[in-house]
Amino acid sequence: MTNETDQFLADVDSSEKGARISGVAVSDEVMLETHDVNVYYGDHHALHDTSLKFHKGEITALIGPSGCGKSTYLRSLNLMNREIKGCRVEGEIIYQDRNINTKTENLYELRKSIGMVFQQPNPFHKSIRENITFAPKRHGIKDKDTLDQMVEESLRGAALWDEVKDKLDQSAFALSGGQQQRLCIARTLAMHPDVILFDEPCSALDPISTLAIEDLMASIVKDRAIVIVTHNMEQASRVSNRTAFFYMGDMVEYGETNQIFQRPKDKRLNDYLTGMFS
Ligand SMILES: Nc1ncnc2c1ncn2[C@@H]1O[C@H](COP(=O)(O)OP(=O)(O)OP(=O)(O)O)[C@@H](O)[C@H]1O
Repeated sequence: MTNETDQFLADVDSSEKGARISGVAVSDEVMLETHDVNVYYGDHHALHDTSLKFHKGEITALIGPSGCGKSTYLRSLNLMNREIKGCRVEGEIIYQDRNINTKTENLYELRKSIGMVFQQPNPFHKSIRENITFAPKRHGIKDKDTLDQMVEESLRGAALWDEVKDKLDQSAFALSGGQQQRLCIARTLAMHPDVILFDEPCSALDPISTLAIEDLMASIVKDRAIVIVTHNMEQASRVSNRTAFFYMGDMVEYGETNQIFQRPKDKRLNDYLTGMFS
């Protein structure tokens, strides 16, 4: 790492990171929950009887070794697995007091409320501005002032406004990887989601961009629930309030992040945290 990076990390350590309330639960209000969710890819039973609750104002980390079902579970939360041929999701996913795991659920509307940010930044091949306005326009918003306001609010919310305000009509692909990821978060924020699902959002990013995304998550979680899949144990313990550990398709242990990392109950979790397998 460069001296500049070290300095940045030190600055973040002494300022923004201190503002994060991680490691412990902060809320009883449930935004989304699942009851006995099972996921099958054809005959392969990839996820077993998973029940979890996601709380307003909290970040929940999903951890576990490769192939244990973290992303499969995450994708079930906004019915994204429907896009995968041969994939079947059973069980209840409760959002706003109703089970959304039904054939009649309006996926387009649902994903406004339960947004998703992927591993690789995936901006549209459009300008920075159009990345934000694309979905609102499809929802019928045409007024230029309203759209301009949405662009500014979303980019400010994603801590990107100051960096891009003078080049809103340039291609999103002119941005760095970290900026593209923040643009994708801004695009999601424009829909005012109640829940945001993050699937390894920093794995393609450098340490500075990673910390920027972590700080961003902390700043936008207040009015919503965030769920993050991460392989990075330090990241999980830095950012999350609660953690769920998955192993071979089972959700094995769930609790406040401090308990999970400092006093794991299940031997498999303890072995995982001590690096006996990865
Ligand atoms: N599209 C798919 N088609 C068939 N099987 C799949 C598909 N996606 C995942 N699986 C299988 O489901 C199981 C769980 O995979 P999943 O990607 O959810 O695990 P993960 O914990 O997120 O892994 P990783 O950390 O490597 O991303 C694995 O056995 C995997 O091979």
